[in-house]
Amino acid sequence: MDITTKLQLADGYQMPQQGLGLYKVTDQDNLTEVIKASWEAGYRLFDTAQMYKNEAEVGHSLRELGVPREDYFVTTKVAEANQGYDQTLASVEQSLKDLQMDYVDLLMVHWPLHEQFFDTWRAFERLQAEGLVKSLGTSNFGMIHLQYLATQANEMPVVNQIENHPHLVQPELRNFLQENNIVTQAWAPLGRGSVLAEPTIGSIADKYGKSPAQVVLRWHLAHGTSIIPKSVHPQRIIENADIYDFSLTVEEVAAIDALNNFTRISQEPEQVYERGRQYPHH
Ligand SMILES: NC(=O)C1=CN([C@@H]2O[C@H](COP(=O)(O)OP(=O)(O)OC[C@H]3O[C@@H](n4cnc5c(N)ncnc54)[C@H](OP(=O)(O)O)[C@@H]3O)[C@@H](O)[C@H]2O)C=CC1
Ligand SMILES: O=C(O)C(=O)[C@@H](O)[C@H](O)C(=O)CO
Repeated sequence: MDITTKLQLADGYQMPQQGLGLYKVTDQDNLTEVIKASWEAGYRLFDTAQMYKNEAEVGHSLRELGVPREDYFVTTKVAEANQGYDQTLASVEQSLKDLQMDYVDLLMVHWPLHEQFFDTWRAFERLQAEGLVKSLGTSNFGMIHLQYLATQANEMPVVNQIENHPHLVQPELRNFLQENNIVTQAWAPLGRGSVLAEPTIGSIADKYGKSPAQVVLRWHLAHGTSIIPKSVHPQRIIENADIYDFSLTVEEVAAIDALNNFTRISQEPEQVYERGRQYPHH
């Protein structure tokens, strides 16, 4: 296993297990340099979203690499405000224009917005049939949202990107995803830095001569999770990729699991779902 390791998706495509998160990364952070550093460190998956407002810069930076399109994997996500059938089609057309790409590898519904995700999903299935999107995914969907989606979807998501770190371990949801052939992808895999001072993580890091961030990323890999840590610092980008020369014991994995305190960095998906009731129907 190394940074080129790919996970098999239920639709037949493969996805690099590790990628680079791009939330809040813009040209002001030297995006082109960030992407170049990550490419050199072996990253092949790049995670953006309509909401990040950096798709044009991300597309430009990827083209600057001068490598064939099929050598990298791009994820984008349909924003809350763009959900609904026509809005999704129009917004993805705009994303592709901004990215200057013929297709995205993975398209996600960013948040589970009540009722509207059905229409959004119908648009996803059409975009896939038209070849504009290879794989379909969800983000921030809980079990209940996926079960509800299944009542109307022809195809289920192959990836669900969820908040997941040692303070929000979500074992039930992860198990449910695994049982349903949906890859768990962790957003904020480092808890946005909030978990790095945990003494348990620090002592494991000392044992292996690794950093706390490396130990946390390795913990995700032990669970088979896909990871997209974000950094704008080349040194950290390299550090976060240098996690394939050690592994944690079962006891160490369990000790990190035990740090779960149900702390969320962002919104509770169920609240977003409920908020969807207030949107006018499209
Ligand atoms: N689907 C969704 O709803 C969401 C998706 N995401 C996606 O997930 C990605 C990752 O999540 P994100 O919220 O960015 O949080 P992460 O858990 O990836 O943490 C990023 C933070 O940790 C710092 N950091 C990175 N590497 C190290 C290191 N080795 N040592 C110490 N600090 C480090 C970064 O600082 P610095 O950059 O200064 O190095 C930054 O402040 C996002 O970029 C985005 O692509 C995120 C949120 C929600
Ligand atoms: O980064 C994302 O994809 C998000 O959805 C974020 O906006 C997330 O909701 C967040 O962390 C806000 O602080």
